[in-house]
Amino acid sequence: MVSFRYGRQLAISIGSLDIAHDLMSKRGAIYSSRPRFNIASEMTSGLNSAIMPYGKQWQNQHHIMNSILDTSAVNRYRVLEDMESKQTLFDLLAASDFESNISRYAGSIVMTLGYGIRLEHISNEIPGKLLQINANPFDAIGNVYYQVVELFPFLDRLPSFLAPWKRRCADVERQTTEFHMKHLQIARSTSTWNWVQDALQTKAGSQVSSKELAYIIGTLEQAGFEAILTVLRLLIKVIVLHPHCLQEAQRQLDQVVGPDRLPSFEDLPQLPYISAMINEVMRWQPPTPFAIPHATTEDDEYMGYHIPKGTVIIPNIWVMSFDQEIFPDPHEFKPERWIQNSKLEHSPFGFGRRICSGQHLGWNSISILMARLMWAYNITYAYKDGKRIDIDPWDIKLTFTASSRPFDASFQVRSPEKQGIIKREWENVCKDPVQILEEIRPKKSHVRLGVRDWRLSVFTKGLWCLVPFNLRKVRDRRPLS
Ligand code: HEM
Repeated sequence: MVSFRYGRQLAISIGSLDIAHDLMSKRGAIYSSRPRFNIASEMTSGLNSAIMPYGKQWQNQHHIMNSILDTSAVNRYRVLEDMESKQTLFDLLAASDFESNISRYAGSIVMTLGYGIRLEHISNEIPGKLLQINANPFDAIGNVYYQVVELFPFLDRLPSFLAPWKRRCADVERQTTEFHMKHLQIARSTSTWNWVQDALQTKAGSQVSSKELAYIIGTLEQAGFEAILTVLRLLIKVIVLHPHCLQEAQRQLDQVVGPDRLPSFEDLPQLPYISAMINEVMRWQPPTPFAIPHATTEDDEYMGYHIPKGTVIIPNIWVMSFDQEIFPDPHEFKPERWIQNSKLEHSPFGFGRRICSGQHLGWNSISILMARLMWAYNITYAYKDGKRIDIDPWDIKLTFTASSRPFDASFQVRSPEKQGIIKREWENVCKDPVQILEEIRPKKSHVRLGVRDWRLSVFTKGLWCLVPFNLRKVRDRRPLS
């Protein structure tokens, strides 16, 4: 733990996984707020749940997000990931540019689920727009110029003509709101299932304003798209840099799946090397090296130290990931470490009540595409005019997140038979988003009846009377989230 001050603000950087869990998970009631992010918050109308302080509004938003991103919901999304990964394999047969294909994949998954808007072509402008609206608050959090306003909040009270950042914030806020509202209207106007429609069926979702709902789903689009894309890009980079990892993954894929069919979700538990690669890549170059800082809402005492209310807590995932004791040769990319020691732990998705809402969707979308890509393709350095195009492993853009800058790679299908399977699978899969979303729509027995059905409410209250009094007290003390 290292404490420091910037201006009058006390911050503690935590470089130990155990301490991070002790504070942010076990003492989640105190450590789950966010620091003040004036600029980023103004850019998002104060409605982006990822940077919102802990409180009723966050709990309400979190409730809506959880119901569409819990494991049972995410398992229903496999049908979409199946189709989108088949398109990506197919499109790569003809493409030299993998970046726009993985962007389309990540964007299409979140846009189809969120609004029923499928991105059929790599030329679709939505991935670019998502990157652009993400960059504004991310850059603001990481930008020194804006940090001055964060350090001296009185500056934010200056009139606009003396405070040029206010115009910028207003501009970004208008563009972001327009972007999210446009898609919200599209999602609302259809009878097909999507996240917006799902949220509107819940009590929490039906009570928020249109603008707030647009930001709840919009935040998922922004965060989900960029995180999935960043990890996929990073995996492709390490495959090129470490060809023996691809060979090992292919050895396992050939053994478990064989040459005659694509890997499926059911195969994934038998493919531990692929999980190990994903874990290792998120350890070696964490996509969010400092997670999103937390903040305390009460005074606390830990290991003899006084931690006052309002302290900024920075989970230093980067330091945790390079702990020599836990990860020997930490700078080496070694997926094997996760296989040799099945108890190895890290926390790329953050901590406690603020842990990433989209972790299951992210993991599934990444795993199935990577399993299929490595089954189908050899991925190597690209060449130009007979010369190898080198990749700098540490060429990353570090703002609030850390993402690899674009690089080249070459994809070669592993055999004519595999090429045939890729074409056949793509021809035969259902591509109609309406049909896919209808398949995803929760079946009657899954629908959360508790919402407005008074008969169910009377029934559950009746059952509640049967629970012994001392157990009821335990439930009443449980945190709200
Ligand atoms: C795939 C890799 C992903 C990684 C590595 C990742 C990482 C993280 C991290 C480190 C945090 C901060 C947690 C904390 O404050 O302790 C976070 C928050 C968040 N993530 Fe992710 N994420 C990923 C995917 C996704 C996806 C797919 C979605 C949405 C579909 C998503 C939505 C969010 C949201 C809404 C938050 C804010 C949670 C809150 O403040 O309550 N993430 N993520």
